[in-house]
Amino acid sequence: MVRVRETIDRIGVVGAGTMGSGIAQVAATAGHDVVMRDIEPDLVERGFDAMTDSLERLESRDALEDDPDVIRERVAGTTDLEALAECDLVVEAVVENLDVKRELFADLDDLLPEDVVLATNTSTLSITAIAAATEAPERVVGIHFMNPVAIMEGVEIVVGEKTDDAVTALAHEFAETLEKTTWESDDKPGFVTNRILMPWLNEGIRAYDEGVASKEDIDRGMELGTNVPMGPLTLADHIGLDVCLHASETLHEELGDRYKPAYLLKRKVQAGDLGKKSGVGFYEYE
Ligand SMILES: NC(=O)c1ccc[n+]([C@@H]2O[C@H](COP(=O)([O-])OP(=O)(O)OC[C@H]3O[C@@H](n4cnc5c(N)ncnc54)[C@H](O)[C@@H]3O)[C@@H](O)[C@H]2O)c1
Repeated sequence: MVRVRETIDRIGVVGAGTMGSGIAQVAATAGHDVVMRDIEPDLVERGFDAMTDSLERLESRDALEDDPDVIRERVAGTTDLEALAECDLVVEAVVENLDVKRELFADLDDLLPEDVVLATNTSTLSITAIAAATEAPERVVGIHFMNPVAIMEGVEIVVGEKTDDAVTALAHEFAETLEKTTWESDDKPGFVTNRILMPWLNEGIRAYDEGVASKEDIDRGMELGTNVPMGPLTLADHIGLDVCLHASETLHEELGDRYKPAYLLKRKVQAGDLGKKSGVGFYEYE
């Protein structure tokens, strides 16, 4: 068993995008000091803006114990990787690209003492392949937060080929300190969630493209008929059609034809209709 730190105070978050800013926010809300790093100052600022918006929304619903300003002040923004050197645990949430993540993990491995756990928030990439870029793959684990991080209760802990049991246990404990509930997956493509979600989304898109029902009826049918909170076309729009396509392509490559992305998903992404974030996906947004 590797030795991991008993006390986890300071959290490093690499990437200040949708997920990184959310992870920094929930860690700070739980009382941790956080260092959030992106590659450009304006990207760090964008992360703080997203955090401020989310904290204000939570505050207006009386969902915060501390003042939003107090929570925000627990987070230090930086573009300097070395600023993470004093962290007790680091969560990576940079772009979903294996080469970028491997290069970053090699740098984190050099920078951080060996009792610091290095976690990745990847949705579909192999934890084992990311860990192999380090000298100590036993300290690398998947902590897969869901979007939006502040709202979603679940966190998937993903165990790589060489992840040590003490590291897996610490990942569960850390997520629980953020008031999340965890489950565990082996490091197989898509883990539990995306392996099952992506074919479901693609089948919803195909059903629409093949004229089985209107998009509204497909969504309503799945909501009322199977008790899910959002039908596949609405959920795909929320996730981002480009994100869905990228995840489906990775799974298709690893698991074969049953994961083939729907034709209409590709065409929508080619047309620049990426869902809620671009204003148009299967539906239109204000
Ligand atoms: N968006 C989702 O719904 C979702 C859900 C679960 C997991 N994920 C995973 O989380 C990760 C991040 O996704 P996102 O949606 O937040 O992406 P995003 O594009 O919003 O943010 C990624 C950020 O990483 C930054 N970045 C790139 N290289 C960097 C580096 N070397 N150091 C520091 N920052 C760097 C980019 O500048 C960008 O700000 C991906 O692995 C993704 O698969 C995403």
